[in-house]
Amino acid sequence: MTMELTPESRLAAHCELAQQTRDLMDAVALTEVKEDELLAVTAELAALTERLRAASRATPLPFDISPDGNLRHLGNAVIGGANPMALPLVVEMDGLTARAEVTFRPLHEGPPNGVHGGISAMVLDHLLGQAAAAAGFPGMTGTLTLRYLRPVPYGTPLVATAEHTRAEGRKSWADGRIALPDGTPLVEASGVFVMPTAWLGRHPGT
Ligand SMILES: CCCCCCCCCCCC(=O)SCCNC(=O)CCNC(=O)[C@H](O)C(C)(C)COP(=O)(O)OP(=O)(O)OC[C@H]1O[C@@H](n2cnc3c(N)ncnc32)[C@H](O)[C@@H]1OP(=O)(O)O
Repeated sequence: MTMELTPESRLAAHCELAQQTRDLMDAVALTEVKEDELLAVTAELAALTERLRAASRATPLPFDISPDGNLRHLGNAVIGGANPMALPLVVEMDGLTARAEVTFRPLHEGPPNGVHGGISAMVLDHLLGQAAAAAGFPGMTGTLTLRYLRPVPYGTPLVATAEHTRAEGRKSWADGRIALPDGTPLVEASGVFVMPTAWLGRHPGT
């Protein structure tokens, strides 16, 4: 049997590699195998790393348009399927609102048995930014304010939401939160997004 080789099938293979790498990272964070096994696995991984470095890019995969016509960013640290650091978050847009279901993993531990506050901030930064962009005000995060209300658990399905609230010139504002499925908020965020001067003229209304 001949495998069909297309740019999309290669990207799919890259995403599978990233997912396998996530599984590996989870296993590394939790392993209890003996030292000789740790050393053996480390040596195998070093060899695999060299195989991947045989042909390398300077930067992760950029924005592109997927076959279904949507903008995607496979190299992104939060949503990028080809980036092993990404959860990856799958964001649903509904008008000016962004929503994503998220289950953090032990790998994301900050305080004992809880998610690191910086990981929560990263997710909310992205979600607020995506809500602002959906409203027609894409920008760089200028200020992000977090209120950590309750510890964020891992291994539990949670819901992250954000909405664009207003805009003024190059600045736009968005609010968001990570909550339990029953709506109990765990972390709340407010952000100011500023469209850099260099982006002016590239977006409608600028
Ligand atoms: C798949 C699809 C996904 C698509 C959606 C993707 C979503 C991605 C979301 C993740 C986004 C990120 O992580 S971005 C990465 C983290 N952020 C950064 O690296 C930003 C680094 N900082 C910068 O590049 C710059 O400082 C900027 C762009 C923020 C501002 O520079 P500037 O453009 O020269 O700003 P400047 O002229 O001085 O000011 C313009 C106006 O903004 C205000 N302003 C300036 N800086 C700030 C600030 N930090 N916080 C608040 N407000 C500020 C000023 O008071 C002024 O208001 P007034 O006088 O007009 O009233």
